[in-house]
Amino acid sequence: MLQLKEIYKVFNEGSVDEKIALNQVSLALNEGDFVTVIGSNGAGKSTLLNVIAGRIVPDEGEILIKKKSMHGVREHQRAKYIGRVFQDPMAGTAPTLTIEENLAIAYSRVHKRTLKPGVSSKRRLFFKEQLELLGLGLENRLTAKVGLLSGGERQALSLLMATFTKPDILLLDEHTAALDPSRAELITNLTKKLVENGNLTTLMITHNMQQAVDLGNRLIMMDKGNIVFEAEGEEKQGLTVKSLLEEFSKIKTDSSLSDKTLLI
Ligand SMILES: Nc1ncnc2c1ncn2[C@@H]1O[C@H](COP(=O)(O)OP(=O)(O)OP(=O)(O)O)[C@@H](O)[C@H]1O
Repeated sequence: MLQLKEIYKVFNEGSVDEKIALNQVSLALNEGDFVTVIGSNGAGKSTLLNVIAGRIVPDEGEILIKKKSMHGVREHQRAKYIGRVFQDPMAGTAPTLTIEENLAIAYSRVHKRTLKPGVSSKRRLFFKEQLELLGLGLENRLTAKVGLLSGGERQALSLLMATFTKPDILLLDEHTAALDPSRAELITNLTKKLVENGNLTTLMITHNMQQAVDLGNRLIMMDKGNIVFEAEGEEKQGLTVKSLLEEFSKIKTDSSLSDKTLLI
């Protein structure tokens, strides 16, 4: 479904601030793979998601989605293949528009736009059914402005908007990190449900090691622009927070890094 071939990205090349964010990273995801991505600050995790989304153009390497090269395909053109949720609950939705208007925009990114204004009753019913999956009662607030929703509700809506069109790739960039623990747990559970229901091919960055262990069928650990540890299948299922920290300490050569850089 997704192939990254020797992706290389350097920032500020030739200056004192030079940073190799991705150092010949290769990764292949099959349909339905759910990969949790962990690593210390500055390891290259967000850059990895940004090159897949087309927000950052790699210096070298190739990205293929469903065997189609993404070379020259810009971020807005990739939106029909990719759903994305950011850390900031404010980032994924338009606050001055209503819940159904936000859903309609997400829907039109993938499906043909209709010339009819507003939301048809058939489409409204579909939106209501989708909102019911969240279990937050938002299906009864279709015409409420999104700016009035709580952070957790907004993030749930962002997650729904990123997934209900069944994108080929779902990118989750620390999407529970800005929420209080109970809301974070709600969004974590919803993520599991929506990804499993849609069999979505997913990459999820998290600093929460328990979440990285609990979710997904694969895990990658990044450090200094490289994938330094990978687990899948039974090995992934057998991982614990303790064993991950042990893996991390094996690759950790920089004494300034502590386990806290991986943990919330
Ligand atoms: N636009 C940019 N300009 C210059 N340097 C950048 C830019 N984006 C990222 N970097 C640098 O590239 C490296 C990788 O950054 P990236 O944001 O991918 O790390 P990360 O693993 O997501 O970190 P964190 O967990 O702190 O969010 C870092 O050293 C960062 O400072």
